Amino acid sequence: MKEKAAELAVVSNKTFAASTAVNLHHYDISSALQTTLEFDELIAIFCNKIQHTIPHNGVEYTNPEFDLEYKRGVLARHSCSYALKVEEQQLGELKLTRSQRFSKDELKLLESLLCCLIYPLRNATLFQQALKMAFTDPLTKANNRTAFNDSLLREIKRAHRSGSHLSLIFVDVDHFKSINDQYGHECGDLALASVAAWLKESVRGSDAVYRYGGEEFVILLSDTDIDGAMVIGERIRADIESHTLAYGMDVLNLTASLGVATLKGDDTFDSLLKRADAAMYQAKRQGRNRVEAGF
Ligand SMILES: Nc1nc2c(ncn2[C@@H]2O[C@H](COP(=O)(O)OP(=O)(O)OP(=O)(O)O)[C@@H](O)[C@H]2O)c(=O)[nH]1
Repeated sequence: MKEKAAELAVVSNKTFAASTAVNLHHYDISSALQTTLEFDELIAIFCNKIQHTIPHNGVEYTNPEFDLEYKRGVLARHSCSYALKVEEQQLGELKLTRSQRFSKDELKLLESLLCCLIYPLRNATLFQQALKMAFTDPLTKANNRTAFNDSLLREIKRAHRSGSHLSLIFVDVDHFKSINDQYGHECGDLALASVAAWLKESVRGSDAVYRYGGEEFVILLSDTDIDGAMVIGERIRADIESHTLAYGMDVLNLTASLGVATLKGDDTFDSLLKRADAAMYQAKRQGRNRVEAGF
C-alpha cells in the first residue's frame, strides 16, 4: 500500500505471470470485464466485483492520456494506489480508499485481481484511440466531416425534442488559393492548422470545431440562438483577423468569411446546412472578412 503517487506499486502483465492460479473469482471478474470498452464502466464493474472480498468506500481512477477522472463513493483516510501498465503502456492509476487500513493479504489479493483489469483497460485504450483517429482530421487535429455529420444529426434531434436552440457557423478562409500559390502548399497546410487552433481558442470550453473540407470549418453551438451565434461569429472573425502567421521570413495575415444559421422548427440537416452555407457565400459577396446570418 502506498499513499503517494510517486511511490505507486506497479501492476503489469508481468505481475500476472507471477500471480497465483486463476480461480473462479478471477474468471467471474474477467468475464464481466469483457462486456464494455468504456474506461469508467470497466472500473465500476471491477470495483463492484471486488467489493465483497476487499471492502472499500471510495474509488478514484485517473488516465491523463484520455483526460479521464473517475471518482465514486467517499474518499477515506486509508488508501492503496496502483499504476496500471501493460508492457510499457501506461493505463492510468487506480486508488481505493476506506476508513481502516488494508491488510497485507487484502493487498496481495487485490494485486492479483487487478491483473484481470489491465488487458480490458488496454483494449479500451486501443478502441478509444481508434475512435479518436476515425473522427479527427490529421492535418488540423480538428474533428472531421464524419464527426460533424454524426454530431449535427444528434444535436438536431436533441434540439427538436427539447425545444432548445442550436446554431452553426461556417468559416471559410478568404483567398486561400493565393496563399498556396504564393507561399506553397506547406504554408497553406500550416495556415489551416493555425486557423483550426485559433477557432478552438475562440470557442474555448467546447469541442465543437470541425473541418468541413478544404479551407472550410464549421462550428456547432448547442443552446445558442441566432443573436448569441452572431456574437460568437463576430468574435471568431476578429480573432482570425488579429492573429499573424509566421512562415520563414514572411508574416501573413488571414481573414475569413462566416455564415451563421440557427435551427428552425421545420429544419432538416440539409436545410440548416444550406442556410449557413448561403450566408457564408453572402459574406464573400459582400466583400469577405464579414459575418452574415442566414434567415
Ligand atoms: N494547402 C492546402 N490547401 C488546400 C487544402 N484543402 C484545400 N486547399 C486549397 O484551398 C483552395 C481553395 O480555393 P478557393 O475555393 O478558390 O477559395 P479561396 O481562394 O479561399 O477564395 P474565396 O473562398 O473566394 O475567398 C484551393 O486552392 C485548394 O487547393 C489543404 O488541405 N491544404
